[in-house]
Amino acid sequence: MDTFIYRDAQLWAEQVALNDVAERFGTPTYVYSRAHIEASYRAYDEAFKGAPHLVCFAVKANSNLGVLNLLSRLGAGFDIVSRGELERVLAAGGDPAKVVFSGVGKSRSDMRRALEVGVHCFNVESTEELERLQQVAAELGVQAPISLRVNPDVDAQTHPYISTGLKENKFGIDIDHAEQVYRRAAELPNLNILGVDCHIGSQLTSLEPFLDALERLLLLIDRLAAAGIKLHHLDLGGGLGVRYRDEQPPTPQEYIQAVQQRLVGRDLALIVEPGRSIVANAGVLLTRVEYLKHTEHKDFAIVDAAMNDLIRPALYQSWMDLVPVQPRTGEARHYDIVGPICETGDFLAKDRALVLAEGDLLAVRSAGAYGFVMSSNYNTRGRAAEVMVDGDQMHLVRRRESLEELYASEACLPQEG
Ligand SMILES: Cc1ncc(COP(=O)(O)O)c(C=O)c1O
Ligand SMILES: N[C@@H](CCCC[NH3+])C(=O)O
Repeated sequence: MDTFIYRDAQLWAEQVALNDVAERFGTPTYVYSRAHIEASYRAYDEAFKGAPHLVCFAVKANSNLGVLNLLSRLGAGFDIVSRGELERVLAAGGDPAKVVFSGVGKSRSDMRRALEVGVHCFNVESTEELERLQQVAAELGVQAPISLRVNPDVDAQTHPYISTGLKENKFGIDIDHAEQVYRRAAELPNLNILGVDCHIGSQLTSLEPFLDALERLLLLIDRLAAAGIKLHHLDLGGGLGVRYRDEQPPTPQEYIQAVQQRLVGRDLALIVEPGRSIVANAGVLLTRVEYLKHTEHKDFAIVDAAMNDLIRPALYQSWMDLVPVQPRTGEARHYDIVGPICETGDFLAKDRALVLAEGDLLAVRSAGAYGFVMSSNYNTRGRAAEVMVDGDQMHLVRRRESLEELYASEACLPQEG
């Protein structure tokens, strides 16, 4: 098995051998499939069956310029949470008029830049942000398009760190106060109310929490209509889960259909902000075994990727599938797959039955989302390379960070005397 490895075999379309990628670009390296990203995006786009919509890819899931450029050429919009993400979208050829700007901490300069380039909508997360946006828009003499991100108090039934729609979370405006905040927004001369938004969490594996949140938003939309505030779009955020192990999340088509059924008869465009479900299973992290270390208690495979490259197992105790690129025959041992970083939390997988030898190439599956983007330079390790495979071609979409780059922007103290 030396070809590209995916979770969803039906989307498999690439013919590049992972061994060749590792040979050419070294390890650790993230490898993405163009065909898979395209198919996942189209699954969303086509699910709307021509109804007014915008699929805004959540840039935080994978912000590689090659990935963003591919998506923008397919017609995607983008959900951003920082000025940096906005600049990436622009550099990748994305259309600012299809950008929604989320996030609880937008600075004045974030706002100015987004207004200058003309984003589609600001997802406003507090009354304080609303007032600040009014000021900044007035200074520029423009109208800021807005929706309010409401917090519907719905349990997304996911890991607490990635659950965002509960009252105790920092996100959005309490749905019980939303009407009042909309009334205030309607009074502000430089704000243009477009819609309503929510995002209740990530890696959701059932439809119920989405539909629950939707019902609550529809009640709010009706109350606002009665108060003379008409909304044009409904943004349900991202959050649809993927299969890492044996989860069976709904498909984008099932999800969109279920939502559309509840919107029948309403004149509302639908926006979604999927991240993980477009890129997670389009990527693997390639890593090589440096050492096999056998102790009395455990067998360790020490590999050249670490928690700085992929933090999901350490941070959320996430189970990530991990497979040898060229499986061996023989008696399996139960390995903890660990990196070179000086932390006990530095592991990619635990207790996996594998037949391994030093130098073997491993692929961590489902690593296309929240992989490279969450990487760091901890232990002064350069960041991994990123490669996009396309049919029988491989393109380096980010080169490996050199060791010189790691300290190039720092300075020693001046010498005394
Ligand atoms: C506001 C917002 N939109 C979209 C997303 C994308 O979520 P996911 O990758 O789960 O689809 C997130 C992250 O959870 C988010 O915070
Ligand atoms: N980083 C998280 C997802 C965060 C979602 C951000 N709103 C993960 O790897 O699962």
